[in-house]
Amino acid sequence: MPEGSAPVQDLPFPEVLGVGAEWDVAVCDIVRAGQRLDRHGWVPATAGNLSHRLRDGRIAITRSGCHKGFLTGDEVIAVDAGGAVVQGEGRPSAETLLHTQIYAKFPEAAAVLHGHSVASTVLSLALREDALVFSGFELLKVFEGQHTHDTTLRLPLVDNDQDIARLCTVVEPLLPAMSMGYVIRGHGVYVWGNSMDVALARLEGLEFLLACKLEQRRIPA
Ligand SMILES: CSC[C@@H](O)[C@@H](O)C(=O)COP(=O)(O)O
Ligand SMILES: [Zn+2]
Repeated sequence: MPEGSAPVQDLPFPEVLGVGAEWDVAVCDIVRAGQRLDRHGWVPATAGNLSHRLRDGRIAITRSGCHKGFLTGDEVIAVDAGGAVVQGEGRPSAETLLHTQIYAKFPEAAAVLHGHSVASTVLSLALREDALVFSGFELLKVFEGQHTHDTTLRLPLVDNDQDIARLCTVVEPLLPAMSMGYVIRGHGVYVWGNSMDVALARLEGLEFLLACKLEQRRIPA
């Protein structure tokens, strides 16, 4: 090993990073996550938005209206905890307030992901209930504090609204009890985690479970 370098696994990542480097890592995480969501088909056209909270409280979030599978660094903008732009060009996601709301409620949340999958869209439009209930799935263990399939988790369904501030008031009282994220009816899912990798794992777990529900409606037990 060259003099002065340390094995990557010994670095106390990300605490060693300066503010600038932390921003670069956040942007990189968002770009890679956008590509991954796109590969799954969860961010068609310009749908979806992604964010990452930095240690100084700034939130790196995708610019409104761009394709999340082809993000470039300048399509990530910094906003403060109230959603006001503090760095970058253009308008942040139209749904920025749904991200800042999650960060305000969950101090440990470091990444928020929003996608528009076929399963979340179709199922939420087909159901009148205010939640989807999941029991007996092994993949429930992807959610925090779950160690067995032998459990029941609830995924709230909220009605869609183009007025995001008003939508926030509907979501707000539901947040403390949320264990999986939530679905906006006919629109898509919101999930979060204490790192981008955890948020991605939750999104993949949730989408798998939604796809199972959809399949179960075609092939009842
Ligand atoms: C392609 S329409 C989707 C939008 O209305 C919205 O729901 C969405 O997810 C993306 O909005 P954006 O402002 O780009 O973050
Ligand atoms: Zn959306």
